[in-house]
Amino acid sequence: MPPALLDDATIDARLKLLTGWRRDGDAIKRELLFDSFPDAIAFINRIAPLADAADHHPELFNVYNRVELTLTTHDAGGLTSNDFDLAEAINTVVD
Ligand SMILES: C[C@H](O)[C@H](O)[C@H]1CNC2=NC(N)=NC(=O)C2=N1
Repeated sequence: MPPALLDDATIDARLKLLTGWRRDGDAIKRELLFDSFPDAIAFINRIAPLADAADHHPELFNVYNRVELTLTTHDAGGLTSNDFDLAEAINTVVD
C-alpha cells in the first residue's frame, strides 16, 4: 500500500526544502540541462538504482542534453512522501 496523499501545506513545506523542483498539479518536476547527450544518459543511469531501491520510479523525458523528471505516486493518485524522498535522493546526485 502506498503512503497517504500529502496535503497542500505539507507539499509546500517539503517543496521549499527541495532545490530545483516545482509542483505541477499532482506531481513534482525538475528539469536539468547537461553538457551533452551522453551526460544526460549517464545521469539517468545514476538515478535508476536509487529509484529501483525505493521501488518508486520517476517519469523521464529526455531530448538531447535535457532531462525532465516527474514524480507522482500512481498507486495513491497524487503526491506522497515517496515522491519527496526520491526527489531528495535524486538531488544528492545533482547538487
Ligand atoms: C507494485 C509497485 O510497487 C508499484 O507499481 C510502484 C512502482 N513504482 C512506482 N513509481 C511511482 N512513481 N509511483 C507509483 O505508484 C509506483 N508504484
